[in-house]
Amino acid sequence: MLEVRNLRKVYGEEPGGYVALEGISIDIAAGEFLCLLGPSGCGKSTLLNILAGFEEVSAGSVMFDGRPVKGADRDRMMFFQDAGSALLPWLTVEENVRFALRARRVPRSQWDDIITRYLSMVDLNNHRTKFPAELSGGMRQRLQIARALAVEPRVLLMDEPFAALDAMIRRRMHAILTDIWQRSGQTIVFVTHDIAEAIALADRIAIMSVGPCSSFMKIMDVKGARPRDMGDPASSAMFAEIERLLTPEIRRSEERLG
Ligand SMILES: Nc1ncnc2c1ncn2[C@@H]1O[C@H](COP(=O)(O)OP(=O)(O)OP(=O)(O)O)[C@@H](O)[C@H]1O
Repeated sequence: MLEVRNLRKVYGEEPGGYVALEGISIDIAAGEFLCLLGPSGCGKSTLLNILAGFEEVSAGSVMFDGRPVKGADRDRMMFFQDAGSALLPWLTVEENVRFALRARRVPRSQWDDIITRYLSMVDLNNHRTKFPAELSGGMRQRLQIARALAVEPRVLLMDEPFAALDAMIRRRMHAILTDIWQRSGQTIVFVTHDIAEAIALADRIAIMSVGPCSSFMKIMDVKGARPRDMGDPASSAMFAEIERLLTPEIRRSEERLG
């Protein structure tokens, strides 16, 4: 569905600009859950923004359904990191979802069903008439997820969406996201620097090296039924392998920062 070929991204003018990404190639299948994993500054957000169509490539190509990506479109939706910021504070829970459905031109006759279905999935059906300010941080995050998925974009792009949450709420969000993803068949590209989070969620993990000229060091299949337990041997072996790959990269990135 998404084909990335030999992508290069330079910030600033060449020569002399900063080469953020170099030689990135990957095919992302419809319905796949792909995690982009790497240390801070390796270019994960840059790659995600390119997939969204927010950033242009300097060389190489990104194709969506066989056509070059030229700017953002409604089939690929970015889910922003900052919980709550994208919710409209003057609208209730259900009105926030309705607003998104209207903006995406989902037929009005489907709104009630969709709103009930997605709010139920995130346990917010009993809070439909509350305003965002009356919800906890975790509830707001769940509302954001329900709203993003309710419009059923074919590809959902998520940039460290749960980084600010505490461990227990984050696990709950993982379960909710996995459940909705399995039911909807949507494609998800999810950025994280947390190895355990990538193993818990992904079908495949693309591990990125530190920049400049960041690229994929390895693309790994994650096996095992969900929910995955970090305590089981396959997951812990994978964790150790990824850590072995990333430790020298993190050191390099720290050296670069001085
Ligand atoms: N607009 C820009 N102009 C110049 N350099 C940029 C720009 N945006 C990002 N960069 C640089 O490109 C590199 C990759 O940045 P990016 O934000 O994609 O990394 P990241 O892996 O998402 O980092 P983090 O995990 O810290 O968010 C960094 O070195 C960053 O400083």
